[in-house]
Amino acid sequence: MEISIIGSGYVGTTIAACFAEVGHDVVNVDIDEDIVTSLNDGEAPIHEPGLDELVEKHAGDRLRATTDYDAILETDATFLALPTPSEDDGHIDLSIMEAGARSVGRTLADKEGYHVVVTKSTVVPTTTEEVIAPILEEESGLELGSDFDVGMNPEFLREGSAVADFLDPDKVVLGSQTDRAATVLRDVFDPLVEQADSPPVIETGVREAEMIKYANNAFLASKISLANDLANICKEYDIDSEEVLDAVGLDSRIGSAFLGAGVGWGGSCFPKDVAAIVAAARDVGYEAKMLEAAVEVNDRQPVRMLDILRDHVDPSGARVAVLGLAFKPGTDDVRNSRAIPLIDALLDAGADVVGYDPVATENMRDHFPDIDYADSAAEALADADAALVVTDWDEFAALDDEFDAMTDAVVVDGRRIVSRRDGIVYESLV
Ligand SMILES: NC(=O)C1=CN([C@@H]2O[C@H](COP(=O)(O)OP(=O)(O)OC[C@H]3O[C@@H](n4cnc5c(N)ncnc54)[C@H](O)[C@@H]3O)[C@@H](O)[C@H]2O)C=CC1
Ligand SMILES: O=C(O)[C@H]1O[C@H](OP(=O)(O)OP(=O)(O)OC[C@H]2O[C@@H](n3ccc(=O)[nH]c3=O)[C@H](O)[C@@H]2O)[C@H](O)[C@@H](O)[C@@H]1O
Repeated sequence: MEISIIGSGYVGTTIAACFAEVGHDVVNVDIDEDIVTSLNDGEAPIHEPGLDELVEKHAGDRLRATTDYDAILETDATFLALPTPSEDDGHIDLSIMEAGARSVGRTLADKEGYHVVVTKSTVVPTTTEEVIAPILEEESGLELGSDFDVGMNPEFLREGSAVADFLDPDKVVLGSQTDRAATVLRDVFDPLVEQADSPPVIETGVREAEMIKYANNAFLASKISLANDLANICKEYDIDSEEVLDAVGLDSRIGSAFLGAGVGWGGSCFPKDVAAIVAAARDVGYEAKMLEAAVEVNDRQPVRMLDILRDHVDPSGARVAVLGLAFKPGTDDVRNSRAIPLIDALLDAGADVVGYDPVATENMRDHFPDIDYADSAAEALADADAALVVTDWDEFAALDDEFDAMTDAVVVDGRRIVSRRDGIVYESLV
């Protein structure tokens, strides 16, 4: 099939390369010339394991990129993989999606034959039918339901394992309003489903597909917050939370994934998506209490971490090493990293902060240009009065003698990865 994808970021590039891998002809449309050039040169514009190889293999053949929206005219279906950030009050900001839909609509005015426009981005329920579809109709002059249809195909990949997640999904969700659109979506995904050992395919409505994505992310974020709430109780009783959560996770109704207690969830999606569905629910008259509590628990974890630090060290004037700046290991992404509220609070308290991360230092420099950055964990720890472990990078689990170079070896571990031993004042957050 001929597929066009609007937006070549984490999702757009990954799905383009993977669709090419399963046999489709794919064109990526992006407004960023550098991204387009990079893709056409066979280089992935983002770092994801396995992506470089796929882009190199298919670029110039089944995969190409352009800034010209006219490319979608030669395709059967267009996927919108554009950002859906948060407004200050948590509501979804649809301005980029609306601009993309306008450009697609204007282009489709010249389309001969049927076309399906599929929302890949995470959008609150009814967005595709009530925002995207009317823009497409207005700009193209075409009729929804006869000349073209809309669909919704939520994405569940994770940063750091995007290619593997997309090619071997737990499920595929195809939302459509008409049989004709459902058939096109099925044709797009059939080759992938076949090679992925037939994961469940959920054929559903458009707004149901939109809601499944939020329910998925809200559930995972809440599961972590619940683990954190329980782990905080364990801490007060001096009970080992890891033992408790490991045992709880063995119940097949619960499962051990995303029960990792610690300093909480960050990243480009959980925080914005939970905020967006809470705000959307409020707009339709529902107060999503559980999800609000999940956010509250998450916001409190960094505060608890500093309270524990204060039990041992007065942060004012103290040199504090922050180990881990990325929102999770395996990425240089610092968006909504838990290190951000921690560093903010440390600076407010008058601490002298030194940050270290194996790969995310340069990105964090944009947020905090004035703190010190070390080239290694050992350098960050040297002469520090305390260390906060924020990201669960494997290399932090291997630290040992490096703690001896600290002025006071006070270690507050937000991810439970450092080994306790004599000579370290070790405190786990949970
Ligand atoms: N990053 C992730 O791991 C996941 C993201 N999602 C969702 O997918 C959507 C896209 O997210 P990302 O890929 O992370 O975004 P991103 O920010 O990495 O990439 C977006 C791309 O769109 C391009 N763009 C912006 N305006 C454009 C326009 N008018 N026309 C053409 N291109 C334009 C940008 O230049 C950029 O390359 C969001 O709704 C996100 O919530 C869903 C699952 C996983
Ligand atoms: O919608 C999205 O964009 C994506 O959001 C998450 O993926 P991602 O943000 O890449 O990262 P995760 O691996 O889910 O981690 C998110 C945060 O939760 C934290 N986490 C994760 C697991 C855990 O047990 N404990 C925990 O604190 C991580 O440290 C990290 O800060 C979801 O896992 C994906 O399914 C989804 O597609």
